[in-house]
Amino acid sequence: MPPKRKAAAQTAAEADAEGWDSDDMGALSDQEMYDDLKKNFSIADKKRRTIQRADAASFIFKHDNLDQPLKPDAASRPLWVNDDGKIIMESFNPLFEEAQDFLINIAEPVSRVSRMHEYTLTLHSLFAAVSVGHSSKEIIDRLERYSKVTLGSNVVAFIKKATSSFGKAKIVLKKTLSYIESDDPAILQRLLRDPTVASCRADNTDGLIQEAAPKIGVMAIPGTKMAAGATQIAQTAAAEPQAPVDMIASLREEDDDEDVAKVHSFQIRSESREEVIKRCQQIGLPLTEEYDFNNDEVNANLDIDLKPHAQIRYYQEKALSKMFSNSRARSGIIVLPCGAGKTLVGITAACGVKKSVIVLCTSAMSVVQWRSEFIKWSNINPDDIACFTAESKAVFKGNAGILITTYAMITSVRNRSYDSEKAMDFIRSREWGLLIADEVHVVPAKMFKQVTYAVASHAKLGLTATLLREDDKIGDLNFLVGPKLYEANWQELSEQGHIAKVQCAEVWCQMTPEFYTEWLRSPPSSPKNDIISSLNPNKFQACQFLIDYHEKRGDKIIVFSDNVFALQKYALKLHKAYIYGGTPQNERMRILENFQHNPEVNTIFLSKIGDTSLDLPEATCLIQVSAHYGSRRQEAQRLGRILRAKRRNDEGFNAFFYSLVSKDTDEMAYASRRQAFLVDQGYAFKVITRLEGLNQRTDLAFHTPQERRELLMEICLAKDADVEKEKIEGDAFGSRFANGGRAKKGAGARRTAGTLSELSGGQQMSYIEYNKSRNSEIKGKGVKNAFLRKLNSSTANAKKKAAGGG
Ligand SMILES: Nc1ncnc2c1ncn2[C@@H]1O[C@H](COP(=O)(O)OP(=O)(O)OP(=O)(O)O)[C@@H](O)[C@H]1O
Repeated sequence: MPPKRKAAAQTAAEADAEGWDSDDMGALSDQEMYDDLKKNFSIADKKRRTIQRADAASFIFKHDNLDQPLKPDAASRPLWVNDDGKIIMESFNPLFEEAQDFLINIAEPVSRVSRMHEYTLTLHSLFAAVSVGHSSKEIIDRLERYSKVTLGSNVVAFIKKATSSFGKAKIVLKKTLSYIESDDPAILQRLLRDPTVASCRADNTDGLIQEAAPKIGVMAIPGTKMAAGATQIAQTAAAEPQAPVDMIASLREEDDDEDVAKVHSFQIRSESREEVIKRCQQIGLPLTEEYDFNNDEVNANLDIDLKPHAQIRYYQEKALSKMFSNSRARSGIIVLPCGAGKTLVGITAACGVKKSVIVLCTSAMSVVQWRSEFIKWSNINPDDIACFTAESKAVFKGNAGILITTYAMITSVRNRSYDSEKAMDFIRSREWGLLIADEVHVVPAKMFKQVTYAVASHAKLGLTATLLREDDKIGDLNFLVGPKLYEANWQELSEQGHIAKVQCAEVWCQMTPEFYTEWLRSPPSSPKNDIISSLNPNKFQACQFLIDYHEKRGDKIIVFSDNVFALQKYALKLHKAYIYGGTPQNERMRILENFQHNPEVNTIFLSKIGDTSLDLPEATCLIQVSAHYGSRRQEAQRLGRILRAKRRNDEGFNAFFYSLVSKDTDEMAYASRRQAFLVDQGYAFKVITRLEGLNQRTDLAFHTPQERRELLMEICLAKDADVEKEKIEGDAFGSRFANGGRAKKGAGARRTAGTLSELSGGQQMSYIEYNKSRNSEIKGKGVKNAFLRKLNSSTANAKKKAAGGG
């Protein structure tokens, strides 16, 4: 391996070491729990190593039960459970839908590709299972029913052990007071023997409070117009014929499990909630958090219901049913892909609780959107909604209302204005029925902690598209917000037309000899490295070619480049508008509006500012020329930009996601890491090694060796500081994440060979004939588009002014 290549591999390995993998979540406590099962595992491990490879596939599943015979009717059962808690499920089995609905409640989805799905049982997933009402017996019985082999003793022991400790005690607020509640008094006695928990007890009595347990009936998603649960469920099922689950039956099943007659509780001091929750986690008895909103007579009711036209979709219903299943609101996280309607889920939850709600967003623009969505979907009086942002410090006037703000507004430590301080006092001084945390995965845990200190909320609902983070803090969400309540299957939603179908491709671009020589020469740590591979003229041409091709198809295209130097080079050369951290707000808005409405502006270039800080209009094609190392989160976030494409209901409509990768550079390794999450969601990346027709084009940029040398010269002469990756001022969410996420071992992207025509569905590529590119028109006639002219002239004026002023 040449030294440079070796260094590239090393950099990747370092990124691995620094990166974070979702599997690390709660590794420590998993470790503790597994301790006494370890002996058995090591025996199973040895056994596995000695197992002869009976066929090509079984060794992949590392199946510990190979010595267990298949059940006689194994073919009709959908899954295979390993003794280490791994579950492999056939998606083509007739029982698939039923088994999937069950598995999503008890296990973590690891990979859901087209024919086989992989799940794993973890402490967190079993915790979530118990918290939504599954008993240990039910989990074991149903797994046994679906499994092709008899469940191994280790996995049964793990389930029993995990479920015996989890979800046995709850933290509930009744009439604004905090109680630890359980149907088993022995659990409470055990907790009270712990000095920390005992010291947080609010009363000095020895005994426990005892009362009748709440009745668990057929669930109603409270707040919907069709309020009676069964009606609502039946109507939703009718409206969504593709809904695979018989909700009523499954809820009745939950009913059958109910054998609780009494609940016991003791009161804790409200200010010690956080401490008690933490301590209970540490001693292996984590508390679930529930809000008995129906019996909250202290906090004023909010007049809010869904409008009659609001028909929540079956997966939104399923997610919400996990939150509301025994007339209480359970805190937790709902994971839905971008564009699947998280906002409506949040609004429906607010309609359910019918108390004051605080919504936390990542940007002021989202605040405005949430407000208009509340008005669109619910009958809330607009005066009952207040927005707390840098521009508006409003609070609502009534006793109950909705306050929408940003994480930054709540956690800001800078000197607040008088109005801002007043609004914060308002927030701090009252109880909130529900806290909705939008994009909860991007909020640093420390920031979220500050939020929970400032906002006293009875229930918390986290909404996110991915539970991925490139730091080690995702596990904290379990404790700060609650367990994951529901995670949708991306492919299923795209098959059903709820989100767009996306064709993903990785385009391999050979480095030109002069660029590759320079790349090999420059030290791996140099920022020029990235620039050389991003501005590889072959990549540049591929980008230009794809833009031309997709603009002709009528697509709206976003090109992402994390590197601002490269971004500017691409955009200026191709006469396209671009936005990066330094673009003034009004210019950003103008560009985005033109992209949305102006038929002549079909492509824009964005730096990583587009990942979280911009509300991007819909695009149908995304091209990535430079990205943030191996960040799976960024990749998922960017793909999300095209999932909401409006045209998704057009027959045969596809959105496109291209990653342009310079061959034989570290971009290759990073690309495969980045894709790991999406591949696990069932997306297949086609590799395109040659774009048909590109070589015949003579009008593409950097066509001559002279032009290429000049570009390289410019890069070499640039100062290191000018080519460094963008640091976005005030980017509370992006800046923490160092060298990208680490892909699971062996979880590299699945790549298949493909052609552009295959991706687009076009048999003949009309663009082969197309040799008068729009860029050359622009080049020949100057800036044609009115918007770009305006943009250029305002930039020029600003420059003139600055020069004059200086
Ligand atoms: N049940 C529904 N019925 C009709 N339209 C819906 C429904 N749910 C969501 N939508 C629509 O789907 C679109 C996407 O919804 P929304 O913006 O809430 O998605 P999201 O999951 O928050 O996406 P992102 O993560 O990109 O913000 C919106 O136009 C919304 O109005």
